[in-house]
Amino acid sequence: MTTHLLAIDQGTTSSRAILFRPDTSIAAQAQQEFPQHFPASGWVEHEAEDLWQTTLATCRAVMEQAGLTAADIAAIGITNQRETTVVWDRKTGAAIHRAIVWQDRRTADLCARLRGDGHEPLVSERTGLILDPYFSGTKIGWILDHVPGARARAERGELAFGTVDSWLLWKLTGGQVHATDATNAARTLLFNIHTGAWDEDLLALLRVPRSMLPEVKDCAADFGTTQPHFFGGAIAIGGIAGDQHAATVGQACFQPGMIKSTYGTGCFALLNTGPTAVVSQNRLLTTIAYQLGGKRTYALEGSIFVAGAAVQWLRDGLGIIKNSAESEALAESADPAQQVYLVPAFVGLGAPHWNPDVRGAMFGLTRNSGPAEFCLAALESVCYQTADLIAAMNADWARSGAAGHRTPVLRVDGGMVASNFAMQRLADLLAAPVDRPVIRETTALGAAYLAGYQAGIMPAPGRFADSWRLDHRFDPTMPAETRETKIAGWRDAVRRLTLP
Ligand SMILES: Nc1ncnc2c1ncn2[C@@H]1O[C@H](COP(=O)(O)OP(=O)(O)O)[C@@H](O)[C@H]1O
Ligand SMILES: O=P(O)(O)OC[C@H](O)CO
Repeated sequence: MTTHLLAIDQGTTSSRAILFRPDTSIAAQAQQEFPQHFPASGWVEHEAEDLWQTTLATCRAVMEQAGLTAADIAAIGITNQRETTVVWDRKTGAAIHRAIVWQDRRTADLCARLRGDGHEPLVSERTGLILDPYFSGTKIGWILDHVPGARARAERGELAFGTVDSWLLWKLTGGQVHATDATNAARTLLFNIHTGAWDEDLLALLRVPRSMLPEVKDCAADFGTTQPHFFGGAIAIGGIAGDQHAATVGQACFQPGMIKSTYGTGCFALLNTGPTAVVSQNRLLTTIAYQLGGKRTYALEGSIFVAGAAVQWLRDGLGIIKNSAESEALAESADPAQQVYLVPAFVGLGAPHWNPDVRGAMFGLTRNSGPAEFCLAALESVCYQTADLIAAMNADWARSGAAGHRTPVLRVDGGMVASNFAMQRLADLLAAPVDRPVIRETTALGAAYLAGYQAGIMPAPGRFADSWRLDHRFDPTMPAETRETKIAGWRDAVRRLTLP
């Protein structure tokens, strides 16, 4: 019975495979971490081969765990860390450089130069993005300029570019399919989100040869089939979406005005704005939430580079917790009278500041500040950053005139929402309800849904939305005065850090 759906969720720190039953319950899941490479300050790389091998291994593991064969799987959906850039040789299928990860800041100077030359308005108007090293476009140029002979090879059509979805698709199909979906394309700085096509002016500006680029499709589409030898038979690939977009789908945020926020390594909040591409006055991004049946639905996005990564820093950098879960009890034991702030600008600041050069700092330390206060400050930093994004979104929404009801509720997912303490503090600092769904693997669920929709075994979005189930609502309980004092302290810390 070809009824199961296999979701591949290739994230920043690990690759996951999840097998969903037709009722969207989870039949099996597997996860593998892979090494992070930090060759210089602000540089972050992955071995592209690691991304592929961990993906392949986890897919095989879940099929074995569930005792399923290729014939039992209706379709595969791929979702992925976005913007991360892979350039490979079309003939050998080998990457010509390590993947340059979304967090990598090496092209900050180039972005500043392009901004200085007055190119940002054009880039923003066409792509909805800003000139920041976060996005793929300048990373492609860096690889072409730093790998000997790469530019000439690219111009001869010998090299291919892809975000991680395209790279995995190329590998899964044995080099038969070079494609991506509209959401991933929308993160490259090369894609016109209003026309849904690669933009010749931007290709020229960033010196990227057209021949390197994948074909862009809907999120639910025919992306080919896997090579039979990988899983003992061919499996159709029917869905692709960047992880934040898949989470928007998995959270069933299909109505304009609905918002989700995903807490993984970073944090990404997306506000559905329907068919209108709302232009932010507050330095948020405009992006494609999803594209189905050739119809684009847009979103405003707030991107924070460090969320769960702050918890990892407590564990790996400071060594004050042994695992992420310990952060809850430690933060709870912090002295509430201390006002310690961490601005976790480890790789600069994302929205709404977009400052790639600034680095992290702590404020308000006293002789009594210890591990508990550091831990609380790390968890709260994620909440404060979200509060900044939501404030910006509300302001943009109010002046956009977009149709729909702007619900105050925030739907959350991602590894960090396991922390009840962090989620309660988030509700308190937002002064709004925070809803955690039963299925926390929302990103993978979104990818599985897209593949299932393409395969004809999942209902239309409206009916899928009816199956969303609440696990827990965190209601705000913090007195308004406390909240306002704390938020004012945070804003002051950010202001002091980012002073010219
Ligand atoms: N109980 C917890 N409390 C706080 N943070 C947590 C907890 N469990 C996991 N995390 C954080 O969640 C992140 C992992 O989330 P995940 O969604 O798997 O990330 P990614 O997709 O970016 O690899 C890690 O940074 C981890 O520190
Ligand atoms: O791997 P995540 O979950 O931190 O997500 C990464 C984002 O897609 C980067 O834009």
